[in-house]
Amino acid sequence: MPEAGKQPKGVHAGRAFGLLAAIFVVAFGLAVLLLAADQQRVLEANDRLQERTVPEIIRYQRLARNLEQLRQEGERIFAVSSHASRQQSMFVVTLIASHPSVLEHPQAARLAREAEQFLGKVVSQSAQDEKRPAAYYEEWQRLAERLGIQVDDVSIEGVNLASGDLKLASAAMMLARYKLIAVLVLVGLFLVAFVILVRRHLIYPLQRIDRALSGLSAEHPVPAFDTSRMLEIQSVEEAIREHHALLIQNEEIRRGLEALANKDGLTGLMNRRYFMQSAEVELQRAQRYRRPVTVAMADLDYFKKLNDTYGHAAGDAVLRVFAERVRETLRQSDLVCRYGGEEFAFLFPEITPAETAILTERLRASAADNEVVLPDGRRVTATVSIGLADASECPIEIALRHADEALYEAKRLGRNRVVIGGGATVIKLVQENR
Ligand SMILES: Nc1nc2c(ncn2[C@@H]2O[C@H](COP(=O)(O)OP(=O)(O)OP(=O)(O)O)[C@@H](O)[C@H]2O)c(=O)[nH]1
Repeated sequence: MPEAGKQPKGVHAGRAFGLLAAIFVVAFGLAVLLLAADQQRVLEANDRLQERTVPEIIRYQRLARNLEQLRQEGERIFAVSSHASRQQSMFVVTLIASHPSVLEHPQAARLAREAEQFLGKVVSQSAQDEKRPAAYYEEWQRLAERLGIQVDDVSIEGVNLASGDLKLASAAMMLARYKLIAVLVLVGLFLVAFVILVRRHLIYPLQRIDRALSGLSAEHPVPAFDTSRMLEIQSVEEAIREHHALLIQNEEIRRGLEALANKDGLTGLMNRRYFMQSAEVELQRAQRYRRPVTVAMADLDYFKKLNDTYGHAAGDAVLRVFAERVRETLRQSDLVCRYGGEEFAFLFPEITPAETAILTERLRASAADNEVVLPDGRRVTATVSIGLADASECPIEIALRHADEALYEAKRLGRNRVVIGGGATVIKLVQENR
């Protein structure tokens, strides 16, 4: 969660992508409406072509055909020589000139009437003299030529009518095509932009979060995020940071508790349980590689008396000071614990009992030669007896028992000394101090 009082900067992913989707829907809807309008224009042009233009074209074609037939019948009047044949053609000419398709076109109707009157005059002349029409042929040719031009005009008018509508429809279709391409390009661009935004502001941050979560531990540094602009993602990132801080806190607490659980509260040395675990591991390693290893048991001398004389707090102080001397004397690799009461256990890897005796002798001497200043200022000397045993060939419990036997022997011999034990039998006095 963002810090209290601190206004988070960013936008809600839901709102941002909702707005984008709304813009897309509106833009796409408008484009669809525009395309629908174009399609409507094409449909209208098509309807017009079917319902009005095509019948109109047929009418023009019929008119052109009638005019052409009128011209041919006129030609026939001059071509035939009998009056009866001319009358038959004249009958056809009259029919055509009064045909509705001719009458409804004023220009054609005028020309047809003119041709009818002219041909009527020619045919009536032929009733008196069948050779007479030849005199009118030249005039007829001019009229026939005008008829031919009229036929062409009427045909062209019909074609123009159709091509106008077709042009209109094809222009609308072309426009619709351009608009469709523009819409597709727009949709494509929008989708690309949408995918880029989703990847940048949702997918990548989520992948970073996923990586951070899978590697989240107190051992790793706090996960680094390029702060996302999306508030929801920011909240998750913040929660991960807090979780990481909590992990570190917990780890510190756990280590603290573990240390406490493994340590003796008074002296700060290992406790017996932890010593036994560690010594077991160390012993196995040494025995596997056939390396020397020695254990020792140490016990402060006349400790009951010290307690009885100076008090329990004085006894505690002596235990703490002895533990401090142990720490100063031993090597890093050596193990030591407060075994119980005023008794301490040791494990010395990589050295034989004889070598260990030199090391522990230093400890014994340090205890014997240095007084302990008690909390009330009085001074006491607390000596220590130490028993050693080889641990390179037996379990830790047996080795400690041998060391304890050597310790017992050191006590028996007068205390304040180091004794190397050799199982149940061999006992070697290292140094006689009294
Ligand atoms: N002050 C103090 N005394 C303790 C502690 N633990 C054990 N003791 C005392 O240590 C004394 C051990 O006495 P004993 O086992 O008789 O041994 P000792 O008096 O040292 O005699 P030797 O070992 O034979 O030299 C007892 O009086 C215990 O009460 C402790 O944590 N603090």
